[in-house]
Amino acid sequence: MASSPHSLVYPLEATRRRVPRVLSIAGSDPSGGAGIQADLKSIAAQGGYGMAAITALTAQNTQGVTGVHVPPVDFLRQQLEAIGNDIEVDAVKIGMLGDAAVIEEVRRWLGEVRPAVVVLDPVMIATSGDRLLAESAEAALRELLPLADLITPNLPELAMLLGESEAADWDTALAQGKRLAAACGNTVLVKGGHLEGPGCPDALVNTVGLLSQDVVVFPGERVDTRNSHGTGCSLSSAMATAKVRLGDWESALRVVKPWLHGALAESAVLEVGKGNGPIHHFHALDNGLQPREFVARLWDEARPELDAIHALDFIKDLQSGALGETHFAYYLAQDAIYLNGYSRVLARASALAPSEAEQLFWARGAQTCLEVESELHRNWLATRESSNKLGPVTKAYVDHLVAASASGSYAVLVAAILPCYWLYAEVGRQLHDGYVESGAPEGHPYADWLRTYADEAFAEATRKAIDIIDVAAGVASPAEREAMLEAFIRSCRYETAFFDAPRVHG
Ligand SMILES: Nc1ncnc2c1ncn2[C@@H]1O[C@H](COP(=O)(O)OP(=O)(O)OP(=O)(O)O)[C@@H](O)[C@H]1O
Ligand SMILES: Cc1ncc(CO)c(N)n1
Repeated sequence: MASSPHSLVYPLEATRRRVPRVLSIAGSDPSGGAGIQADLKSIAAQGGYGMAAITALTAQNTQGVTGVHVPPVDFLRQQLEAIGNDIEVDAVKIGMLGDAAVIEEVRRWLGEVRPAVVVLDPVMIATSGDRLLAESAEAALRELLPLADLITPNLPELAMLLGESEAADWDTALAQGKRLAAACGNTVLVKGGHLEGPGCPDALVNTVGLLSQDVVVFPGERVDTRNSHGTGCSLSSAMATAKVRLGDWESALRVVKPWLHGALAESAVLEVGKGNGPIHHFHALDNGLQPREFVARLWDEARPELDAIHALDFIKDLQSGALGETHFAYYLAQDAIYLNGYSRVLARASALAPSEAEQLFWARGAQTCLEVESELHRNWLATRESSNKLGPVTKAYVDHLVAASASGSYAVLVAAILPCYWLYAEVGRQLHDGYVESGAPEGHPYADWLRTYADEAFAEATRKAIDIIDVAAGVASPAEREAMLEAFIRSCRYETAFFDAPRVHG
């Protein structure tokens, strides 16, 4: 049998769009939680391109609606024509309509320009109890229902559209959903937001076979929050967007429901208003890290290493002056070798840096390392007996840093780099403080060396490096952050081993 391209099991022509162009025809909520403001955020959060034709202006906040202004309906027509004359609309979400004239205009528009996906949220009364649709327009709204593909009433709206009383339990709600779907010939999203109890289910209901079953239930946990302002608006516009991307309502709700759950669960961070606050549409962009939180975690890891360093004979003897000259010379020689490798690693960080300021910071660090290396040779090693052979700890430490610089992750590299600044600065500060507290004795054999630790420029560079790592962690993925932590801890251990190396290998 000859096969025509139309009989392909998998249609090759693109029926889905990567970035759906989604129009919201709805009212404005200046407080940003509901209406077109919520729609635009939801559409964007679902990967769409949002547009908005405004039916009505409300004056409202998280506590209630204080005013509604419906502009002349001609101007709604002008907005819709401006969009229609220029832009292809993949999906439309219809929200607050205000009055019968607006409904009539939208009905006319739907007859002319029928986007492939039409979601109707039959907004009548706001969460606060304020009317958003004139009572006289309820019949007109009922007549608009069959023009939608998906209707998303809450329980009071569902009851009102059917002329029944509000469902008090889920089974009654589903039965009502079936009656509405049968009457309108489309799919109804029955929402459990207004139910009592720990669960918050939703269901897709369609009795004419457009779903895998008449009723597809999506169970869900109820989030314990009063920040539910605009959940209905957000759900309907997210569904319109996800339908275009994913192809069917079930797939769309499978993605949208967990997203909405997260937006409710994370709503407290927004701190918007005194009443029923908005949901956090972009919660997935927020990694939950407060400024300084990541570096505080790093410091928790570094603290035991700092204690271990201060317990080393090398450090105690350097402080007291009892340190053997051979061990000091071994340390200086290894430090010079280390600084050369470290400089190259800093240069790599400079090359990977996301901004010119950070590029310059690491480049300056790389230069300073070479200057200090040269200074060590000129002033400290020239007069001492020491080997310039690469020691095992120095090699392992530099190898670790080079591996981090080859990881491809700037964040991981700078986390590996940090302990050499941070631990060294802390050890140096304590050694210098100890020296000053003991009266800065001129006769101390390491007085000149201990004085080098009082370098404010190095302390300042350390603070800057810590800031850079904190910001890098803020934009890193969870897996990358774990790798940062691991690279940091490893470098801390090498810092300790480095101070102990003169005793073990010197
Ligand atoms: N506390 C909650 N926890 C989890 N999901 C919720 C909660 N409240 C509402 N939802 C979900 O939010 C969506 C909207 O449900 P709801 O029945 O509250 O609609 P609505 O009354 O139209 O919303 P709005 O508050 O914007 O008027 C549904 O998917 C519902 O399951
Ligand atoms: C503009 C507008 N549309 C819809 C709702 C329903 O939440 C609201 N509160 N405000």
